[in-house]
Amino acid sequence: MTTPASSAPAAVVPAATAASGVRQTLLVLGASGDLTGRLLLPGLGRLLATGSVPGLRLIGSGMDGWDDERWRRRVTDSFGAVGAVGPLESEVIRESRYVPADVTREEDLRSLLSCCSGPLVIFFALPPLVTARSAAALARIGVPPGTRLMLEKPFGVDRISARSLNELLATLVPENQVHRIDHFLGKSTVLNLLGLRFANRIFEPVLNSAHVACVDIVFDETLGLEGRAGYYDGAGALVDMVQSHLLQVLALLAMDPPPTLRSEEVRGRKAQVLRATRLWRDDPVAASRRGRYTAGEIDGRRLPNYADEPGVDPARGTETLAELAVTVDTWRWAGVPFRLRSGKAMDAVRKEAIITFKQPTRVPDGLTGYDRPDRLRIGFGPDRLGLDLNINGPGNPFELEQVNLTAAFGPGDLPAYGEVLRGAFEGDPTLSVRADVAEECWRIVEPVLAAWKAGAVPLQEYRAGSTGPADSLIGPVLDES
Ligand SMILES: NC(=O)C1=CN([C@@H]2O[C@H](COP(=O)(O)OP(=O)(O)OC[C@H]3O[C@@H](n4cnc5c(N)ncnc54)[C@H](OP(=O)(O)O)[C@@H]3O)[C@@H](O)[C@H]2O)C=CC1
Ligand SMILES: O=C1O[C@H](COP(=O)(O)O)[C@@H](O)[C@H](O)[C@H]1O
Repeated sequence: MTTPASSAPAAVVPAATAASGVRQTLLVLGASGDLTGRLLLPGLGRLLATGSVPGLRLIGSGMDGWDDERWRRRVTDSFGAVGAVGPLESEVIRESRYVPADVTREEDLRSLLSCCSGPLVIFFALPPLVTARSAAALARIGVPPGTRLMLEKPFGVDRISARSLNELLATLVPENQVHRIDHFLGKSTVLNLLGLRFANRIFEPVLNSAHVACVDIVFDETLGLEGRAGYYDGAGALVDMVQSHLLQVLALLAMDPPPTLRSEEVRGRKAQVLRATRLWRDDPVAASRRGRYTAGEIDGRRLPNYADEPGVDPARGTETLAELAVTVDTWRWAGVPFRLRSGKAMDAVRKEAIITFKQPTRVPDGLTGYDRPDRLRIGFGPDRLGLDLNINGPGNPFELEQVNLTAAFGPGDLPAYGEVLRGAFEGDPTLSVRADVAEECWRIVEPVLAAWKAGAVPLQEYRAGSTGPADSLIGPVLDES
């Protein structure tokens, strides 16, 4: 074990890889939760199926009184759902264990760590306050040398707690062993942004304030709360999605070209963008909207009022839809609004970044029908690229018509959680969030959280299965499409 918090961090031990053949342990804290079952285990299953993690011991832990059998069933179902049914995966399942524990208690953590062997990866699939308390308890007892920590978003619950957590983690392991997870960074479409932007001559010269009218990043889901009140009701849409995932997408869309894709270059460029990001007109009231769904129906599924969902405390006023307008105050982007939105229980899945270009300087007299701007669309599900252009339509050659050119992005080998797990198993931080960036993202949203807490922005209601509140920052623009 490393010595506890006050002493120097552990020496870096190389990550176990296929090449080293060392058998490592993945310890999942929060093993009975939604994230583990729905995203983490399927991602792990697919990663194992590639054969690049030859020996893995999997230990799940949570407060529920589960036993090994129940946990193995969960792992089997999750692996099976993604076709991860080979001998390697079966062996991992057969040998996996479930250890009930309150992961904020030192004694429980000690006995958990005693079940682990080889290089250790600890995945905190926990609500943020529980993660912080668990990390503090670990800092008191120490972890084996070389341990890598994977921490879910939201990282902390505000800027101060994010900084404290960073400081605490620095006493536990070196920074290159801390993987702050944002699974949007593992989505291949998001990564494809880099290829689209920097491996083509035609886009990059026009991605700036001279040519771009606005950038919208939208992640609307048809999912509702899905039984996650324990975490979600304390977070809400702004913290759950915008403060983390959507700001990461913004950083990739707005960053300057890195000379290489080495982690320090990419992470450095992203950090520059986020340091320059401020609320639109520095006005948290005008720059934000919030809403909460009421009862409704989506694809034949009836959703209750969010406020009536089990575990929800209506007095908290948790939003299920958040919108934010920011500006990236750099030479390239100053004055261009970036509008971010994420909503639950919406009428349709809408997951895309849309770059809307300014009008041409002058459309010649005699060409008619120009009424919509050009747009570049990057879809995050379905994963596709779209370009809306004005061309001469059929019939009258002087009449313009908008056409949509589309191309599918090639699917990645792995789902997002497979990608981020691979990063941690191989000790590559490219897809994880740097310590300062985790704090910077809180700096951007904190004035909005304060304005909402003070009641300065009304909590609007929208029916589940609708397009969201009428008073949207970005709705009308999207509706034109
Ligand atoms: N679900 C998702 O789609 C995604 C979630 N995330 C992130 O993952 C994290 C967890 O979210 P999610 O899985 O949805 O939340 P859940 O509420 O479904 O799961 C949280 C888990 O933590 C466990 N837990 C809470 N306190 C303790 C404790 N003291 N000791 C041991 N276990 C404890 C809970 O056990 P019990 O139920 O027994 O209390 C539960 O298994 C959040 O930070 C979220 O942002 C990130 C991406 C996607
Ligand atoms: O982090 C989260 O992401 C999911 C959406 O991600 P996806 O990969 O499942 O599309 C969101 O539903 C959840 O609320 C949030 O915690």
